[in-house]
Amino acid sequence: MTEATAAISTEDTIKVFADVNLPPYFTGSIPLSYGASKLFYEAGDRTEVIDFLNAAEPQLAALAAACQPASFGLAQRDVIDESYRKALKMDSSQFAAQFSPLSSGIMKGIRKALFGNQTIEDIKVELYKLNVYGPGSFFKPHVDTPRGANMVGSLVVVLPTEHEGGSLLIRHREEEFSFDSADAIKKDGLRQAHFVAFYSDVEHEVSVVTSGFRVTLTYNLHLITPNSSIAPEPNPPELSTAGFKEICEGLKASLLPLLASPTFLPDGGLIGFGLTHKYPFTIHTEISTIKDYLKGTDVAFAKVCGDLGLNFALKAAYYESDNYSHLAKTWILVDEFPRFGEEVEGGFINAVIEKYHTQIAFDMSREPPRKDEKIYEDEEPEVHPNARPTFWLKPPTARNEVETPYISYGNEASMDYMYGDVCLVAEVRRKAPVQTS
Ligand SMILES: O=C(O)CCC(=O)C(=O)O
Ligand SMILES: [Fe+2]
Repeated sequence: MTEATAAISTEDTIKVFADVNLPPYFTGSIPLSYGASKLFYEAGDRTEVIDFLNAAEPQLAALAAACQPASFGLAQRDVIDESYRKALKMDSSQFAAQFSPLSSGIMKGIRKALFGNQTIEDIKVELYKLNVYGPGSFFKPHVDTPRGANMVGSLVVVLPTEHEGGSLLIRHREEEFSFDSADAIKKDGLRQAHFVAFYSDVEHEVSVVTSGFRVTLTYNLHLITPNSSIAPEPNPPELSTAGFKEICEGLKASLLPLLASPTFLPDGGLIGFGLTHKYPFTIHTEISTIKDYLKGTDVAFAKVCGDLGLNFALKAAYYESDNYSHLAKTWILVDEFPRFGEEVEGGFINAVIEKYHTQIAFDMSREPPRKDEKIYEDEEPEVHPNARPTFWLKPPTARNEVETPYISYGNEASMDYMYGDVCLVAEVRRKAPVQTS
C-alpha cells in the first residue's frame, strides 16, 4: 500500500465515522383498530370510558378534569412550575388503555430501529402516564428524568384528537426534528395514533397547544440485559411450579421400573397417553404442531418421555367401532388426519393403513373378555401381522375427538364417519436379541 492511498483511506474512513448519524428517534402511525381505541379512567368515585375513535370536545374536557397538574423532575425532585410545564397528567394506576405498544407492533419497530437487535435481550416497555395538553399547554426543552438505571428511552403515543399546535421537537447534535402530530392526525381523518420513540439522552420539548386537547400516553423503555437489575418477568410463586415438577417426578418414578422390567413389552412396543385437555384443531391441522400447545398433565407426559429418552409424537388414533368394545383391541396411529377424496373400499382402517404411514397398535392394557361372555369365532380379535404390543398408560379420552368423513363403498356408496382421538405415543425399544446361529 502506498503512503498516498493509505493517507486518503484514513481520511475517508475518519470522515465516514464522523458523518455517521442515525436518527435518535423512531416515528410512525398506527391505526386504532376496533378494541384499541378505548380508555377507562377513574373520575372521582366513577369509572368513565372515552373512545379515541370518536372523542368529542366535552368528553376530552371531562378527561382533562379528572387529571392533575403535571410535574417534572428538577434536581431529584418533582416540581410543578407552569412557566416550565403547563400540562395535565393521570398516573397509570388511574386508567387502563386498550391500546398496547406490544400488540400494535410498535415495540418490534422500536427494537429494530433504535436498538439494532444487538446483544440486547429485550427492551421492556412500561406505561408511565397519560398527559392532556389543553389550549395554552406546553413543555419546555428537557431531557426525561431517568426512571431506573436501565431506562434507555421514552415512547410518546399521541392519540387521535382534534387539536392545533403541540408539536414535539427533538434536538440532537445541532439538528432539530419536529413532529407535528396535530397535522398528521388531521390528515388521516382522526383514525390513527402517531408515535415517537427517542433515546433518553435526547432533548425534547412540546410547543404550545393553541386549540383542542392533545392527549398522549407516555411509556418508559428499559433495557433488559442478563445483568440488568430489572427482571424480565417476576419469578412465579413457588407452589405453582413445584406442583408440575412433582407430577413429572412421580410419573417418572413409576414409569422407570416398568421400562426396566424384562416382562414389560419384552420385544419393545408402544406406550400411549390420552390427553387431559382439549385442543383447538381441525382435520386440516398438522398434528405435530399441537405439541407446542400442550397443557398441564399433557405437557408432563411429553416432558417425562423426553427426559427418559423415549421417542414420542402426537398421533391420531382410530379403532374399528363396529367391534364390541372388548374386542376393540387394534388401533391405528397416524401422523396426520386421514382424508379420503375417493371412495373407501374394504373398511376405513385398511384404507388408512394402505394410504398413510401408520403404526398398528395391539392394545395389551384392556381386560380380556370375561369367561362367561359368549364370543363367536369370527369375533375373536384378529391380530394384524404388523401390530405392535401397546399399553395405554392413560386411555384415549375422546376429548380431542376428530370426525373424519369418508364415502364407504358398498352396494351403494354412502357417507360414513370415523372418530379418532389425538393422543401421545412413545416408542419403547428393546435391544435386538443377539443372533446365534
Ligand atoms: O407529550 C409529549 O409529546 C411528550 C411529553 C414529555 O416530554 C414527557 O412527558 O416527558
Ligand atoms: Fe419528556
